Parts: sequence; structure tokens; C-alpha cells
Amino acid sequence: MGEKITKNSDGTLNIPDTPIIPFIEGDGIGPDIWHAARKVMDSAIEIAYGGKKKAEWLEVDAGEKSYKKNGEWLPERTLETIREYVVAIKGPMTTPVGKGIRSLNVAIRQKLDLYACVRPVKYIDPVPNPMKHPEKVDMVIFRENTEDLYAGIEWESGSEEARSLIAFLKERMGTDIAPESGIGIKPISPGNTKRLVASAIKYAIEQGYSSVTLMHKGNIMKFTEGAFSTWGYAVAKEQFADRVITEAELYEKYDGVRPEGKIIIKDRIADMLFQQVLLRPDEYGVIATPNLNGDYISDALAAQVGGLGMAPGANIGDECAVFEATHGTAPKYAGLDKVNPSSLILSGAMMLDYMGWHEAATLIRDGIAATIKAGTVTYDLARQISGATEKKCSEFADGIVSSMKSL
Ligand SMILES: NC(=O)C1=CN([C@@H]2O[C@H](COP(=O)(O)OP(=O)(O)OC[C@H]3O[C@@H](n4cnc5c(N)ncnc54)[C@H](OP(=O)(O)O)[C@@H]3O)[C@@H](O)[C@H]2O)C=CC1
Ligand SMILES: O=C(O)CCC(=O)C(=O)O
Ligand SMILES: [Mg+2]
Repeated sequence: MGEKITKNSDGTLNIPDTPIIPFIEGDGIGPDIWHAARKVMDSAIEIAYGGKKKAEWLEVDAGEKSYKKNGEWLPERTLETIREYVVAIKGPMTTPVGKGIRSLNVAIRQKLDLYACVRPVKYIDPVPNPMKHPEKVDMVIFRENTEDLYAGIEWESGSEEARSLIAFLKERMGTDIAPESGIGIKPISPGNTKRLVASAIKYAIEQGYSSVTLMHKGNIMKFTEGAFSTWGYAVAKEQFADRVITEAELYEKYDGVRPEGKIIIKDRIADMLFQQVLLRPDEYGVIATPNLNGDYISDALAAQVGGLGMAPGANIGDECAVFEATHGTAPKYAGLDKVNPSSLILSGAMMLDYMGWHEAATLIRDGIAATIKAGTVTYDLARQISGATEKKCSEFADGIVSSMKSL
């Protein structure tokens, strides 16, 4: 019944009224949050468009469910389907620690070249949180999504590859690495950095953020993270000279007063930035950073807006986009109908915005806020609010649906 979303050569989307949207349910808490998210998205679309628009969900195989069904963790046809249908949404998938398969989540990002992981961290009143001034929290992380240590190019301690690499580095580069070390490689390229930073600047311009901060550990890792910063400044100059000024220029030429319509590009060393985003969050808007830093800071910042249960995200490339929560499979809660589905629901709202279905997206955000205000919350928020009544994941979703109906 549904129709395909298509993409034009200029990057704009053609969205039919009944788009087919592939989804991956995910592992662990994936099924619980997916069912809740689907219900809320369907209801928001129905209320916003009175039945004129409808998402046609198409399940695609990946993760544990897929492995059990057909012996494949991430079938090639799943990637082909996502490419073909342009916009998809997924639950989290498990990655074993220290052994076993490499991350399927990372594989999806790399294979579909979803180079920007976009994770907004915005306070939704009245979500409980540890900040003195939560209303000042409005940051968006742009995490490079395809390279860095996160690409998982590494060799195990004692393996032939690790030993020969250690020997090669000693002979040819004079590097003394402890025998039997495991080795990981950290590639950071100008091309991948520049396209990520360009997308972050473009987003800041479109969404009205006043700054883009390049987060790096370039004092220590000069030719990877330091280069990320250098290339970030370079692309700002090459592509956005009329809209972007550096922080140095702000003080040298404009006495520290941001000229109307200009975005400030600045850089911060990663460890220091972790404390500044806590103490002075209003000094930061869009944060562009390599993959691993982006992974760390997205969970850390999620705490400022209520925790991982409230943290949405999107993986965006030139060809297609896959929306997913920031958090993982939270295995101890799998199947308990307990966790907060807001992270995936808000990822769904990001997806609806991406499709231009802003009315449904806004309804979802307002519905979540109204539900929390009414004291209907899952365990994670209940433990931060005295006197709140803990609801199940599915009951919370029902609460959002009722709230949306009465907005
Ligand atoms: N994109 C993806 O698919 C991702 C997959 N993963 C994978 O998930 C697995 C588990 O990773 P782990 O490091 O434990 O991190 P998780 O994000 O899965 O969970 C850690 C903790 O965060 C809290 N949390 C997470 N999601 C929610 C939610 N929806 N509602 C309320 N609280 C939540 C819970 O805290 P508390 O215990 O305090 O209640 C939970 O125990 C690993 O295999 C990892 O590789 C991890 C991140 C992303
Ligand atoms: O792929 C994984 O298992 C972890 C991914 C992750 O933590 C993230 O992308 O934020
Ligand atoms: Mg993570």
C-alpha cells in the first residue's frame, strides 16, 4: 500500500503520504521501546493529519533476531532496503565486550556512509535533571560516524598481525611498544572531517545556533584530533566565509560582540569541555567532534536532560538516514516493559522533522512534556521525582497518546 521516499539530486526528499519506512526492532529493550515508539508515532501522525498521512512500517532483519532467524547478523538485503527506502529507524543492538562480533550499529553507519551522528541535547520542561539551570541546555552533538578508533581496526595481543605491526613500527619508525600489546589504529581523514564539520555548520546556520565548537584532544593526538580541528577551521573558511568567524576574530575585530548573522567557530580540548558543558552549557550550541569523543560526550550530556532514556539521535548521510536512540540494549531490563521509550520516540520525532512532518513531530514533543508534567513517568524519571508514580514503558506510551489527543 505504501510508497517509497525518494531523494532528488539536490538532496531534497519526496515524501509520499504513505511512506514505507524500514525499521529494526533491536535487541534487549529494543522490542519494548520500538512498540511504544511505533504506537506514539502512528498516533501523532493520525492526530496531526486526520488520516491523510500514514507511515507503512517495514521490518528489516538485523541483530539477534536476524541471527536466530537466518544465521546472519546484518544481511546485505537489510542495507539495500534502507538505501532503497532512504529513511529508516532502529532499536539498539548488542555488541559483546572484548570478543565476538564487531558492532552492527557501527557497521550500518559505515556501510551506508551515514557520516554524521546528530544527537540533540535539549531540556524538555519539566524533565528532572541535575542542572541548576536546565533551561540553558541546548546543544547538538555532530559526531563523525565512520572512522577514528571507533572503526575497530585493531589486532589482538599476541596475534601475528599485532606482533608484525609492533616489529614494523620498531624497525621502520623507532617506536617502542610493549611486547604483546594489542594494537588499535586511529584514522582521521581530511575528507571525512570536512564533510562532518560542514554539515554541523550548515545545521547551526539553519537552526539558529550561535556557535560550532570543534571538540578534540589535539594537544596529545596532534595528527589525528589536532588535524580534525585544523581541517574543521579550514572548511569553515572554504565553504562558509560569509557566515562564520573564528573566536579569535570575535575578540580581535568585534570586541567580543557577535555580529548579527555570524556563527562563531571555536575549538576546545575534550577533557576541559566536559566540565564547561556542565558549568556553562549556554556557551555551547553545536559541537562537532571525532567518533570516540562524540560517543563519550553524548552519554555524558544525556544526563543533563534526564538521562539516557531521554536522548535521541540520527545517523545522516548523503544517500539515506537511520534514526536511533543514543543508548544501548540495557540488557537487565530486556522484556520487562520498564524502560523509558522517550529516547526512541524523540528519535522518531527527529525522523518526522527530517521528512517535513513537523506537526506530528511537535505533537510528540509536546505530548511527552505534558505526560511527564502529569506525573506519568517510567522508573528512570520516577527515581528523580519525589512522589512520582512509576509507570511501565507501554503505559507511558499510552499516556503520551492520551496527552496528544487532548493538546
Ligand atoms: N546504538 C546502539 O545500538 C548502542 C548499542 N549499545 C550496546 O548496548 C549494550 C549495553 O550497553 P551499556 O553500556 O550497558 O549501555 P545502555 O545504554 O544499554 O544502558 C546502560 C544504562 O543506561 C540506562 N538506560 C539506557 N537506556 C535507557 C532507557 N531507555 N530508559 C531508562 N534508562 C536507560 C539504564 O540505567 P540504570 O541501570 O541506571 O537504570 C541502563 O542500565 C552493549 O552491548 C552496547 O554495545 C550501546 C550503546 C548504543
Ligand atoms: O555499537 C555499539 O554497541 C555501541 C555504540 C554506541 O555506544 C553509540 O553509538 O553511541
Ligand atoms: Mg554510545
